[in-house]
Amino acid sequence: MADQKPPVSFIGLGAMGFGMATHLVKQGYAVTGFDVWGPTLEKFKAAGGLTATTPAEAVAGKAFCVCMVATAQQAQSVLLEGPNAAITTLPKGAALLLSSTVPCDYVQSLEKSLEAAGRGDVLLVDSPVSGGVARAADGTLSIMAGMSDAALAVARPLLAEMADPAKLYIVQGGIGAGSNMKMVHQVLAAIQILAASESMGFADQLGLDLAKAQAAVLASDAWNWMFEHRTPRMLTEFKPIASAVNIIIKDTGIITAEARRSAFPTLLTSVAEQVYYAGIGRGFGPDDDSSLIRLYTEGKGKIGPVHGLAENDEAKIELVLGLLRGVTLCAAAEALAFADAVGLDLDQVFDLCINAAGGSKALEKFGPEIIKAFRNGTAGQGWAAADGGVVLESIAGELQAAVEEAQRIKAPLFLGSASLTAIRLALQTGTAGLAAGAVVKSRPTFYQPYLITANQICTYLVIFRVGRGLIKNHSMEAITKQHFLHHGKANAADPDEKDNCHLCQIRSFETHSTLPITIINTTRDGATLPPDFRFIDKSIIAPDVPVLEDSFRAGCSCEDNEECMYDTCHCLDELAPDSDEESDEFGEPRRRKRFAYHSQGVKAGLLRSNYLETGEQIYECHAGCSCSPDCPNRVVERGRTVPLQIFRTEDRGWGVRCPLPIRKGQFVDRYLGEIITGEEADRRREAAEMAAHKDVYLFALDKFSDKDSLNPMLAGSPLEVDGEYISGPSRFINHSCDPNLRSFARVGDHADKHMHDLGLFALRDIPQYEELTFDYVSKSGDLEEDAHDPSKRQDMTICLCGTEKCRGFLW
Ligand SMILES: C[S@@+](CC[C@H](N)C(=O)[O-])C[C@H]1O[C@@H](n2cnc3c(N)ncnc32)[C@H](O)[C@@H]1O
Repeated sequence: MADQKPPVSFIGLGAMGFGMATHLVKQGYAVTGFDVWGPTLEKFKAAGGLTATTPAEAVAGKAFCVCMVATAQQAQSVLLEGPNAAITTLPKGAALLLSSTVPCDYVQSLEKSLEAAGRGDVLLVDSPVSGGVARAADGTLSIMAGMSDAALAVARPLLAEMADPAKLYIVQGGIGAGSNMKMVHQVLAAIQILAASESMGFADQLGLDLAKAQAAVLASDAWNWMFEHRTPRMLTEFKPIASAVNIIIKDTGIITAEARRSAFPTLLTSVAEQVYYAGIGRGFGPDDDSSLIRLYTEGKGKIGPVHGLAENDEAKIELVLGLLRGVTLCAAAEALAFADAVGLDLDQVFDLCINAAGGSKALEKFGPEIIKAFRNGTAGQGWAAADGGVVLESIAGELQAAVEEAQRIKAPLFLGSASLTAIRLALQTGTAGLAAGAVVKSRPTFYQPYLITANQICTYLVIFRVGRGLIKNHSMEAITKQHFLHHGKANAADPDEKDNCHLCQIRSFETHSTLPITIINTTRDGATLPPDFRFIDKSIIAPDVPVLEDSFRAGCSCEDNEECMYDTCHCLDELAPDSDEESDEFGEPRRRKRFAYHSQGVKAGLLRSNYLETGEQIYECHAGCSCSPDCPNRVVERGRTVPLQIFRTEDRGWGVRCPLPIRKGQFVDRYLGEIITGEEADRRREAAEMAAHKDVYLFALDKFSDKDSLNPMLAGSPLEVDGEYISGPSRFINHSCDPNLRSFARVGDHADKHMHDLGLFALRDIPQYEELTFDYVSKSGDLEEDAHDPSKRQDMTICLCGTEKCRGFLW
């Protein structure tokens, strides 16, 4: 048996590594182990393993190496550093399975280091594990592995040997994706390990019998895996030590560092991390993490008599359950939102977490609706609870009761208070009946309170400086001050002034609480937005533009969103089918049509690459269709997807950027304005001092214009959108010869083709705060010719986009 299995080297024989390595020995592998701790090597020898005194000695001649050290620094040291590093003797083409929990960017950098060291032949596998010591020892771990196809072909049998067959997750995305998956799982672990201590500490402070409180939680919908596995050790003086505080604090550090790198808010994990630090400060680092209950009980009895309101055990247990329900719901939302932000497949994340140590009833119950909201692009908007579904307000109410009782008895609820804040943020719009899963809505709006606070601080500073005569000009700051001081009061401000206030205009938009538009000028030029400019959130149709009769209008009659992917959907009439004929459930023939957006997976809602490349028009389902508003073929219809900031550039007037990262293919915003006839547009061009200047704001809706069309609306001169004086934030987007956005014609009702939308989509991933740009010049040939003619050149406007591809001139 042994000679049929390849020899394996195993570096790192800590609690988990020892279990995994001895399991392989039991399965008949010749395993050579290395660890810096001598007694462990002796133990491994006694368990049938072979031992080596250096990593280089361990891996020599073995086609497989599993590395299970504790940290990225240790991995770097044993694999790459010094004369005894594994890399010096690892055979050509060997599979290297890094199973330690490390940051995604470390394992990606390891791949590069191997390349740079001339060891690109090594088949690296990014394969962190989860499941605890017992499952490591019996080969039933959850393993999340990202790697190349070549590495998968070689490493799969060994991975399968160590994993439960249903829990070996091959994560799409290559090296780094496995670590990201583990990181997201650890969001749940980090929060729920502490929540076990917090809830039992609260129970203790309430005077409950801990075994009774534990049993009530285990039988309830507040159940979570960590609670079930941590609380028994709270009743046996934190013994045996199964997982030390020092371990979870390492993983928590990886999560919060990656969150900072991705500019993602991890409210609960960050709070948990601080509590863990408080724990290690008291010397609890090497202790079992269940021992953190001591942080919650140490104050008991030290602050004189306290009086809670809960009168009996039943009422007290309800408070404990309310606390855990709120925290586990927020943990599920935080983990899934982070998974979405790092581009993981949410279905796979769900499947993994629900079956691993991150599992909870809250994730099981609310995870699917949160995932659906991300897929539809509605996660930031909130949604109503289904009939009989759990309403977020009720979870908030129970959690608030727990937080208030804890305040009365002076007991700390770190996670409970943070969760209540997250839920209150999500409920801020005041929408009644918001579904429990809609707590995820608080993720995008985390920025909002900070923005408001920052604005207020600025305002107070301005008031102070104006009061002292330090600000004299009519700057953006002074306008902000005017707005904050006078426009909030009923009847206080001159109605015209209020009507013309840009801040009042943008604050009146429905999306203001979730996707705010902000205006900022940090240059010294004191400029404000043009006073004659007005913000709108829908285009305005000029009175002389003929409006189509209702009898021409049509939408699809698809019974469900699934049907909108087939040629039976009228909205897709003008697209070619891309599959052979198939039959629906009634035997009716139909063919699949690929509409403009990805409909599922990590790219759901993003525009497909072929559209980004060709600029082809987009046909969407719309308000006149029978499919539901969350049909995946309604993206532009749902409106702007990101907050935007209009900022003053140093050299090109105002520009636009986004405080959040934008993904390739993501819809950003429409170009809005007054929709006017072609004749009116020409009249405005003539009246302008410089036609080319006016042209910048005029966009012809000519994507479907055709002089031979039978539709007079398409045969005549096209309508145009004028955004100079009335528009949305996209009117301030500057030109670049190497842009990050592109404009697309988007049609809803086919009867409206002459009045199509102009939707701006991201051509590539755009980091937060990078200026947004699109190419103003659709055909640059004439421009290049003119630039060679000195007489024309002198009247041309120089382009300041500053990119390597700059053509030199705007027009
Ligand atoms: C649609 S507006 C964009 C917003 C504008 N920056 C503002 O402050 O209102 C177009 C005008 O911005 C300026 N602009 C935009 N992109 C530019 C570029 N790449 N180089 C120079 N000027 C640019 C030009 O003055 C142009 O007429």
